[in-house]
Amino acid sequence: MELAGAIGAEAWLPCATTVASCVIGVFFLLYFYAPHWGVRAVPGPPALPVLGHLPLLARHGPDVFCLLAKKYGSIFRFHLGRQPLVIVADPELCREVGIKQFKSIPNRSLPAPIAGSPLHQKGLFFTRDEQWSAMRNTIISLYQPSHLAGLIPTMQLCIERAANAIAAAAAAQDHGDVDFSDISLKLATDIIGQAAFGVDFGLVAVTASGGEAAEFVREHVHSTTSLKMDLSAPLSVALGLVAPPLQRPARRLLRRVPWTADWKVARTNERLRARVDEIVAARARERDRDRCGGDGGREGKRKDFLSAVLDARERSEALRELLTPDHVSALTYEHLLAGSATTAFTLSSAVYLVAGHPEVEAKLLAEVDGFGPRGSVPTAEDLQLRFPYLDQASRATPVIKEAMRFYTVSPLIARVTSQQVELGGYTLPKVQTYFCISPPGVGIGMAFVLQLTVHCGQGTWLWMAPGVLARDAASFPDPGAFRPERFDPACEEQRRRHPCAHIPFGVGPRACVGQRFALQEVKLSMVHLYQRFFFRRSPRMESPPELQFGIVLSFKKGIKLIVIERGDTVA
Ligand code: HEM
Repeated sequence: MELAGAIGAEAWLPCATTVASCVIGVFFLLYFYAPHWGVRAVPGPPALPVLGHLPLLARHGPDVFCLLAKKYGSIFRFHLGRQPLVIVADPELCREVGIKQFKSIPNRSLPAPIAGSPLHQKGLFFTRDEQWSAMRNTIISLYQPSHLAGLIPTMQLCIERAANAIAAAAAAQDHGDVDFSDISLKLATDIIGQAAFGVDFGLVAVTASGGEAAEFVREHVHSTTSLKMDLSAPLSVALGLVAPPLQRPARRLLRRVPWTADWKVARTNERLRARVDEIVAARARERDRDRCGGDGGREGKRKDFLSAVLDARERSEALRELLTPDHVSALTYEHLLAGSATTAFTLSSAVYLVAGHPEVEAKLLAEVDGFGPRGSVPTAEDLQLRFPYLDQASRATPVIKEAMRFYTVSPLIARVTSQQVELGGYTLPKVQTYFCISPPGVGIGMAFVLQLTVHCGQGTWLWMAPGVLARDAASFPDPGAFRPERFDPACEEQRRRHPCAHIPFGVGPRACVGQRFALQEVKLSMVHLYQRFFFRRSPRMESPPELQFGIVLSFKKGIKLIVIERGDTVA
C-alpha cells in the first residue's frame, strides 16, 4: 500500500508541477499581453515581454518616436514597459484627439512616476472630468492678458537680477563661460515663486549653498528629476512600468529602506508637501489677520496665484468643496512643476540657437535696439506689437516658436480614452478590462487581482507626439535647420502648414493653461538680455547638446555660453 502511495505521489508531483507551470505561464502571458490585445491592430515593432520598447527608448532617446513614425506611419504602438501607448504623429489626427473627439478623450493617463503622489496628482494636470473642468474654469481668469500684464514689473525685476548674475558669473570666469541653463532655471523658478506663491525665492541672487528657499527648490528639482520615464527611475517607478500592480506595494516597502532612491524621493516629497502646505496655511492666516486688523489693502494688492485661489474659495461655498486644501496646495505647487523647467528650457534653447546663427542674432539685436535705449521695459502691448521678429503677430513668435520646434520640451502629450474612439482607421477601446476575474477567497492574491482591475481599467493611452510633428519635413522643409522665417505669417511655408503641425503647448480645451505666461516671460527675458549682452556657444560644451528625457526634456550637461557685454552704445 505504502509503495503504491509513494509511486502515486511520484507520478502526481511532476504532473502537478507541469500544471502549475502552465497556469503560471498562461497567467503571465495573459497579464503581459492583455493591455496589448485591445490595440493589437495598430502597427508597431515587436515588443519584448515585460520591457516592451524601453530598450529602444534607452538606445535612441526621444528620437525613437521619429524613427518609428517613419517606419510605421502616423499612428503606431509603443510599449512603455507593459503599457502600450497609441502614438499619434499627424497634425490632423492630433486635432481629432485634442479638439474634435475631446469628449471621448478628456483626461490624461497617469504615468508610473506620478502614481501615488497626491502633491502631483491633485493639480489640474491629472484631475479628471468634472473636477478638472470646474478647476480649470476657476483659475483660467488668472492667465488672461490683463492679469498677466500686471505681472510684468515682477518678472522684469527677476530678469534684471538674472542679468546681473550672468554679468557677475562671466566676469568671475577666465574664459567668460556661464552655465546659462542653470541661471535660466533659477530665473524661471524665481518668477514662478512670485507669481504662484507670492514668495521671493531669490535663487538667482543666492549662492549654491544658499538659504531655505534654495533648499526648497533643490528638493523640488530632485523630486522633478526623479520623474523619469525609463528604467533608470527609482525601483518602484521602474516596476510601475513593467508590472503596475507591484508598484504600490514596492513603494510602500522601499520607502522604509534607507538610502534607496524610493526612500530619498519619498522623504523629499514629504518635505516639499509640508513646505507647500506651510506656505498655504501661512497665507490663509495672513489674510485672516489682515481682515481682522482691517488691512484689506495688502490682501487686495497681492497678485499671486495662491491668493487668487484663496479669494475664489472664500467667495463660493461650492468652490470650497471643490478646492480642498490638498487641491489648493497641489495647484500652487503644480506651477513650479509645470512652469519652471519648461520655460527655462525654452529660454536656454532660444539663446543657444541664436548664439549659433549670426544672421538671426543680427536681426534680433536690430529689433531690440529699435525698441528704445538700453533699460527700456516693454509693456504687454509693446511685447505684442513692437517685436515682429521675436513676436511676428499676437501669439506667433518666430524666433521663440522656431526654438520650440527645434527643441520641443514636451515631445509627448499624454491622454487617455474614456469612450471607444475611431481614429486613423482603428477602433481604440474605452477601457482595458481584461483582468476583472477575481476568484473569491484567495487572501493576498485577491488584493493583487483587485489592483489589476484598477490598472487595466484606465482606457487606451493615446499620446500625441508634437516632437515628431516638429521634425516632419512635409510641414517643416529642412527640419534640421534653425530658420525662424519659416513662421513668418507672410511666407508660403507657414500658409500651407496645418494649424496643428506645431503644438508645443498642446491643443484643444486641455492645452497648456500657462502658455501666455510662459511666452511673456521668455520674450521679456530675451528683450532685456539682448539689450545688455550677446552670446557665443562655448567650445567647452558638446555639440549638439545632449538631451535627457524625463517628464519633459532637459539638457543633460546644461548650456554653456560665452557672454559679451554690449555696453551703452551698440554697434
Ligand atoms: C514653455 C513653457 C511651457 C510649455 C512648452 C508647456 C507645455 C505644456 C503642454 C504640452 C501641456 C499639455 C497640453 C495638452 O494636453 O494638450 C501643458 C499643460 C499644462 N501646463 Fe504648460 N507648458 C509651459 C509652461 C507652463 C507654465 C508657465 C505654467 C503655469 C504657470 C503651465 C501650466 C500648465 C498646466 C496647469 C497644464 C495642465 C492644463 C490642463 O490639464 O488643463 N505650463 N503644458
